[in-house]
Amino acid sequence: MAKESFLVNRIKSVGYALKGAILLIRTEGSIKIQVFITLLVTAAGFYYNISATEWILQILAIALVLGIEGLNTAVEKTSDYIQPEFDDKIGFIKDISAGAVMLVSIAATIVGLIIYIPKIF
Ligand SMILES: Nc1ncnc2c1ncn2[C@@H]1O[C@H](COP(=O)(O)OP(=O)(O)OP(=O)(O)O)[C@@H](O)[C@H]1O
Repeated sequence: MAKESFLVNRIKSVGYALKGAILLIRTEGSIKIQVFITLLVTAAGFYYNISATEWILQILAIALVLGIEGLNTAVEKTSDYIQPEFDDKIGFIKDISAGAVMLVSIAATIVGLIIYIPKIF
């Protein structure tokens, strides 16, 4: 079989990544809430006419939360696959992974408050 070109492989990788993002949004409860918040703050961004810098910070904050949530889901799925039984080490790994989501979520919330509190009040 002929070796596929670099370009074909890259296009396939983008396809797999897109499939993964859709799967994540369709199957994970927590990411659904985060996507809802994303839509809400995007609408707020237009409503309050936030600056280019504020858009950049908002987009980075959103991307960070969604990206880390995706990796957290991957850690949970991998953990469940390699150890379906209750296991303290798996619990530790999952807790750390969930902790990473919490840290970026707190930072993103603070960014949102800094942007919108002066505009709302
Ligand atoms: N196999 C396990 N062994 C030990 N503790 C576990 C195990 N599975 C889950 N836990 C504990 O339960 C917590 C929640 O794990 P779980 O995989 O259900 O994630 P979740 O936060 O409910 O994610 P989601 O709602 O996205 O499925 C973990 O952080 C961990 O403390």
